[in-house]
This record gives sequence, C-alpha cells and structure tokens, in this order.
Amino acid sequence: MGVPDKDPREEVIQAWYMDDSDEDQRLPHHRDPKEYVSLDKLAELGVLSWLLDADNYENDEELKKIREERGYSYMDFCEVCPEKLPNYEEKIKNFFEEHLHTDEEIRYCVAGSGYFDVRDHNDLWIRVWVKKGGMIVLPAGIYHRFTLDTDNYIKAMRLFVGEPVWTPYNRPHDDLPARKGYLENFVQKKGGNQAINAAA
Ligand SMILES: CSCCC(=O)/C(O)=C/O
Ligand SMILES: [Fe+2]
Repeated sequence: MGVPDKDPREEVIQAWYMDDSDEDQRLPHHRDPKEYVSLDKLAELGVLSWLLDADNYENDEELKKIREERGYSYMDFCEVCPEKLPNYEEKIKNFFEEHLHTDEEIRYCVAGSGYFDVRDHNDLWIRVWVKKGGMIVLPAGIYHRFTLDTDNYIKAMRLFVGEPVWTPYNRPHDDLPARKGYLENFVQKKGGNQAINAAA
C-alpha cells in the first residue's frame, strides 16, 4: 500500500483549527500541536473548494464550467489593500465581524492570500487559508469572517447568482431562513453540536 496522493487543492487551500489567543488576527493562529482539517471535512460543512489556473482566469474552461453549472452569472473583483479598497480600515473591521449571508459567498483568489474563518459543527473556528488559484464557496447561512494574512494583500474574484447581495448579518441572526436552512442541511443531518441545534 502506497502513501495516498496529496489533494492538489491543498497547494492553495489549507485549513486548521484555531487557537484561542487574542494576538493579531493576521497571524496563522495554529493550535499547539497543529490540527489540520481536510478539504473533505470542509465539504461536510458545505464549504466547497477548487484549484484553478489563476494566470488564465479570463479563458479558463474549468471556471467557465463551474460558473455555468452553478449559475454564477455575476462576476467582479475585490482588491483588499489601502490603496484600492475605499474605507479600507472600516471594511477590514467589518469583514472580521462574525456574520452570515443569505446567499453563497464565492471567492476566487487570483492574487495574494487571505483567511476565511468558518464555524464547524461544534461552533469552533476553522481557519481556511486561500492563496492564488484557490476558489471557495461558503454556503448561505454559515457563520464566518475574513481577514488578510501578514502579507496584507488579496485580489479576489467575487461570483454570484444574479444581482449580488453583499449584506452581512452579524451574529446572532439565527432566525433567518438561510441560517435555519444551513443547520438543516449541514449540521443537524450530520448529528452535529447539540448547542447549535438547540439554539436554532
Ligand atoms: C476577499 S473578499 C472580501 C471579504 C468579503 O467579501 C466577505 O464577505 C467576507 O466575509
Ligand atoms: Fe462574508
């Protein structure tokens, strides 16, 4: 029996459980010892991921296929750095407030890198590090947040089904249908955390 092949997506997307420290949000915040999370486990939470050719996003057949299959008709770019993002400091603060959206959050990192933190079935933070070529979908209703890493730069393609709605609903927003739907589809079915189930 050989060693199983490494998932090629892990070149650009890695995930791990976070520590509890209040240090700079842009640091990795690994636990000691490190506790990595597989991309399959992320998929159980509804978080989907792809490795794409970020140098060829304009003519990429794989991206085209994903967009067609999933109905991602809208596309724009969001560059997070003081020079390019209006109200940079306020946006950085807001991105890191724990929130959910009533639709999927789809981000394709075409340059730089950043951390998308998501809550697991037990309400623990998993840090998802997305680098150039990594694309992720966060399902509607999942609590999450975003921060730059210490390189301080990301350029992300934002995709959406139809006209985009970027509204963040800061936690708690457990009565929203999107939250209830998320729990039904990805938490209760998997026999997840009792506290989350009871609160819903
Ligand atoms: C890298 S895109 C900026 C982060 C963002 O749009 C968002 O909604 C985070 O939750
Ligand atoms: Fe978000």
